[in-house]
Amino acid sequence: MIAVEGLSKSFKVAKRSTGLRQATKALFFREHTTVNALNDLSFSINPGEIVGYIGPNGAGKSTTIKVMSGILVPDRGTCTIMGYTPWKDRVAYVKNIGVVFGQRSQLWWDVPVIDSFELLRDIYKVPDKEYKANLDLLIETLELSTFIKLPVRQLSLGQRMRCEIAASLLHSPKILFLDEPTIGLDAVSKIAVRKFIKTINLEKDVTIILTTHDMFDIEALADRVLLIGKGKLLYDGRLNELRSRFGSHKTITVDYRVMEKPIAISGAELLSWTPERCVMSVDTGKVTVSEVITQLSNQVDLLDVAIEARPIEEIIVQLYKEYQI
Ligand SMILES: Nc1ncnc2c1ncn2[C@@H]1O[C@H](COP(=O)(O)OP(=O)(O)OP(=O)(O)O)[C@@H](O)[C@H]1O
Repeated sequence: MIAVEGLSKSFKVAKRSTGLRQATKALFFREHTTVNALNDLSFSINPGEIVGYIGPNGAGKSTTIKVMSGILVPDRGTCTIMGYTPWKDRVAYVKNIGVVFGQRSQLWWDVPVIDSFELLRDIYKVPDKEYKANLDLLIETLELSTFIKLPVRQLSLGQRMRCEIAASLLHSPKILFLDEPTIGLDAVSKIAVRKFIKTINLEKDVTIILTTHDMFDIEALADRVLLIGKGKLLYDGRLNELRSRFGSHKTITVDYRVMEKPIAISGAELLSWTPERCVMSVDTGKVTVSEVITQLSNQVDLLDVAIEARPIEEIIVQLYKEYQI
């Protein structure tokens, strides 16, 4: 459904100088540097997948989404989505995709949300019956009814984001690009948005490319993860594979009767220590949890032990470290 091959995109950025002398010089002679936002990027995505597109700040995620949605033209490479080249066949192509940029709005700020929806219906030429059915479903599932007649500027971030997602789906797209759809949302709204994304994927078979820094989004939604750094694809695989590759670490929290000196457990890294509690990270590939508990019970009077798998956030940090990005 989506085939990206050798995509490269660079930006020419003017160097900014400080000081009056340099600023005066810059009036006549401006120096530029080149930022390689995408560097020979290739991947493919099958129909019906939810793919988590992750990477640190500045990795090139938004640039990829902009190229895939036809907003940016790459310097080199090809991108074929449902048979279209996004930046060449824009008019026909955009009918098949929905795009949500969490940091930017596609709605008209001063008009009621429902008016924005109707404008979008006209732009995409959505047949009346289809528009009505989609609108009813979106109002119900995203719970828009109490604020759909308000202008966008009066909405809270969570309300606006739900409207943005609805706006991107009014024309029944087959592919949805979501760039940080849960940014700034409270816990309840995040869960509601995640649930909705999962539902449209399952029930409407919408293929979803999700860019986010929230690893709970990835964990809740994406089976497959594409990791990019410095414009290059660094990892393409199942989330579970990542877990088994880096997830051999467990965090063990131990409560014990007051103990004045820090305990030392071979094979475990002490993350924090107080006279009553310590937290340690254990690589279970090197030392088993039961060995650690035996060592602990020889040194302290144990009150409670909690063992947790390494959170996905830490696994991703480890991955970023491994790839030096
Ligand atoms: N219009 C532009 N002009 C100049 N440089 C740009 C432009 N857009 C992006 N860049 C640069 O390209 C690189 C990739 O940016 P991009 O926005 O794609 O990263 P990102 O992975 O989405 O980052 P973030 O997680 O911070 O949103 C960055 O170094 C950025 O400064």
